[in-house]
Amino acid sequence: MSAHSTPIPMIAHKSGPLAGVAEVPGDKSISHRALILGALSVGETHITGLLEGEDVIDTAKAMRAFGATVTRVAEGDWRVNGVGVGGFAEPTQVIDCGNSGTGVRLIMGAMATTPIAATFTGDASLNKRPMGRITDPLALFGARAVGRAGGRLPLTLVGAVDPVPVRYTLPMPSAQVKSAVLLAGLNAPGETVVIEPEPTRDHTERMLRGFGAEIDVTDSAEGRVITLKGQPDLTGQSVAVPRDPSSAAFPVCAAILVPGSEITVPGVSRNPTRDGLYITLIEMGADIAFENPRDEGGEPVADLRVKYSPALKGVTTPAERAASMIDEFPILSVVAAMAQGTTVMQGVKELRVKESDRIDAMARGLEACGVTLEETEDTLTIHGTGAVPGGAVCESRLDHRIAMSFLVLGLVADQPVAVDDGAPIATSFPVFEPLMAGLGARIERTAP
Ligand SMILES: O=C(O)C1=C[C@@H](OP(=O)(O)O)[C@@H](O)[C@H](O)C1
Ligand SMILES: C=C(OP(=O)(O)O)C(=O)O
Repeated sequence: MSAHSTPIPMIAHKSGPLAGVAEVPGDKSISHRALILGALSVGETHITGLLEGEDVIDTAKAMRAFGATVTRVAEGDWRVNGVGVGGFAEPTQVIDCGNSGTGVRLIMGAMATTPIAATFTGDASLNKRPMGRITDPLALFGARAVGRAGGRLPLTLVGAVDPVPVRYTLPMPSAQVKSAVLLAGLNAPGETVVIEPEPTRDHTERMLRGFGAEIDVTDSAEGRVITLKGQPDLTGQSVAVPRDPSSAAFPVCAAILVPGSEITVPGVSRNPTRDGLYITLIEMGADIAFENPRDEGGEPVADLRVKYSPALKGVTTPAERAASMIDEFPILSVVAAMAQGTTVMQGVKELRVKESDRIDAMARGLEACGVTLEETEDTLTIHGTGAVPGGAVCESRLDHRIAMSFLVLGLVADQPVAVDDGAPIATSFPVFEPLMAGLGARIERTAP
């Protein structure tokens, strides 16, 4: 998202039944990776279903700056002609990753073992987020980061001249850190090993294998051990991006909450490392059927049929499930507020370092809407009563998921719910407004 984009105030009103087919955009995590691996391959990569959200467009621009040819053929249909592992050119301009943690962190990994320098920046949200979690392991390969105190952007990364392979245990459950280390390992000789005590989304591992890397994943007492053989020849592939389960979460939860609704969301990824929200919603009593399960492009997908679910009850989400639903806690907290009883979200401190501190952003906005809750550094507890008064303007804090969550709340709260700025929605779900309107949701822009 551009650093100075104009705020778009929005409001959502109580809506009648939602109905229809919600074709949500392509998966954001897979879209970033398809562009980056395409750029690191020899030959042409053909991507269909690419998410054309601002975060991914910023990654496409960055891949061009590192020397790849990236072309948009039609909507969602992109071609990348890569430069091969170790073939990145030194960019002549600052790489602006906008609002995207995934973009900047994976790209830093991808260039860290090539002897070039690049300077990275982002918007006001991204420039507050921690980058030491990336630059620390990249230093083990021989890369050097020079930047602001506290490991914040803007920073310059100087890639290793003679990279060495690394064995690294993740200090926090982060697919971005895991992926940065694996992408750096691509241009290091020998084996790079990442150990993740708690499993996180595995799209990088799946896709590296698909592009021709030798990668082994074994479960051990220490956790998941991922071993990558360095300096492979990656070759361009066809990648069909499945629809994003994190974006699907918004129409799905809206349909569960709005009386009389019934919607279908086709072709959504059901990768087990992304499935925590759906498991949780079913435990709460949601009516979701997973139809036509199939495999598309190496990812399991299904069509979701979702119905209004009147008897939702509070649940506890255990810490070990948090990574598989890390981006879905904001919308889960809306469902929890509308359920009967208490929902406890455990092991969620990573939410504090997302586009915003998502525990604080949800807690303050929900309180303003009349919801009772408690938070600790690592938990969020919501006392649901089956109804939310609403009637507040909530801050979205440059965070797309916070903005969309409060707008879904407005569809069922007694009084309308507004957000001060819906502009960040374009980072991950550019068609959110027409898609929700097409289902019958009353979400509007208001005069600033
Ligand atoms: O690897 C990825 O594509 C992502 C990993 C997660 O971040 P962390 O790795 O920081 O948990 C997630 O929140 C983000 O939206 C996408
Ligand atoms: C955390 C998110 O993205 P990123 O870290 O890529 O900014 C998200 O999309 O919810």
